[in-house]
Amino acid sequence: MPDIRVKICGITRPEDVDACASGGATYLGFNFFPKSPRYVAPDSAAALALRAPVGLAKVALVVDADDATLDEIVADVALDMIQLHGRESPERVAQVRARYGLPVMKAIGIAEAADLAKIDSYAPVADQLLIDAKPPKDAVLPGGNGLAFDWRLLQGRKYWQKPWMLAGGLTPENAAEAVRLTGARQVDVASGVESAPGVKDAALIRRFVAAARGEA
Ligand SMILES: O=C(O)c1ccccc1N[C@@H]1O[C@H](COP(=O)(O)O)[C@@H](O)[C@H]1O
Repeated sequence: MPDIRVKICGITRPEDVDACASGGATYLGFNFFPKSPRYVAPDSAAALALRAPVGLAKVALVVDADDATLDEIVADVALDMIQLHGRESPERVAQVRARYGLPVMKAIGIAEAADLAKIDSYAPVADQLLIDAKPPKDAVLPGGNGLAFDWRLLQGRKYWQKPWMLAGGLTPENAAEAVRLTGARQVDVASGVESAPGVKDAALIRRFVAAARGEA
């Protein structure tokens, strides 16, 4: 099994940072979407980011954020990447990338084969692609719903112009199967490593990383 990179998204406490570091995660996600149970204010995220050891990349997740919101986040928090998880257009992805000089990962919701075309429209402008389940129509959150899509949709389409991560409903129980079926080299999880919404669990983080890497 190749080395699989793992992103743990929705870090809110110092002990979560430590659990990600000791558990072998590659990326930490800070969620700046106010409606999320995983929301952190920029000043709290700034302190959490400073706690992360070198080599653990810090990602800011935002949803249709305007420049003023992003300006504050980027000024406060030492970041390695911005994750756009809303309805941002390819033009907005390019703007954010140019304005902040940081790599941008664009989330794309997948429910059926027709949705895969969106990946091709964002690949030229994003640095990374996050292939997630499309949220239900009435969902409050555009991600973080613990919902998986049919991973077989990615079979035979493992390669895009840019590196990509698999997300959506991943857990310690299904991570190995998801990696096997899709060929993903990177995975992202939020709710699947929590004991309650917004509360990360160190043992679940450890189990998730090991399962994704085929070590469980
Ligand atoms: O986690 C959230 O609360 C969230 C809110 C708004 C947009 C995206 C969000 N999370 C992202 O969605 C994926 C999948 O989440 P889950 O594992 O299915 O719970 C997560 O990895 C985040 O990148």
